[in-house]
Amino acid sequence: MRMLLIHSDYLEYEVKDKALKKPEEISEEQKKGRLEEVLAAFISVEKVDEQNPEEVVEKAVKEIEDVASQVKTKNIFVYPFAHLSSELGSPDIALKILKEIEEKLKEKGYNVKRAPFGYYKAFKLSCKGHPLAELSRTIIPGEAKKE
Ligand SMILES: NCC(=O)N[C@H]1[C@@H](O)[C@H](n2cnc3c(N)ncnc32)O[C@@H]1CO
Repeated sequence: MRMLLIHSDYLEYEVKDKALKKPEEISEEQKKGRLEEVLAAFISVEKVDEQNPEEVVEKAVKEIEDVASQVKTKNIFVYPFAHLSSELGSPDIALKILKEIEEKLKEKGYNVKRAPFGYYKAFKLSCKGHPLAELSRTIIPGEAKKE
């Protein structure tokens, strides 16, 4: 999994077109979204993650919690982003993993939004620009076979 973490004044998106034949079903309300004072987590789920999705979810949640506490925000935007890797995992498993990350963060008391999966989206972001405002993480399941 590749994650780009951006601490922002806000992140807002608007769904434009389908990017998959069968994107996630969404309500009218989910076609737009915005969070203020947010840690945006742009996530590419990779093929290797399919070897142990549970572990990847756990490690991703830990990394997000760690940065969120450093930048002092409880607002998290989980954003599916298929542009951080050339070895993307399957959409079905990717969506499952992203939903799990969202759920686990909510259980831990974070205010979480997740951008819809399988769409092209317009988005606006206002990076805060402090030293911890732009971070990236690579997460690999522990048992992953090194090819
Ligand atoms: N910017 C727009 C966009 O990325 N759209 C992506 C994601 O929403 C989602 N998607 C598909 N596969 C993946 C994956 N492995 N990891 C994350 N998202 C995925 O499906 C769209 C087309 O790839």
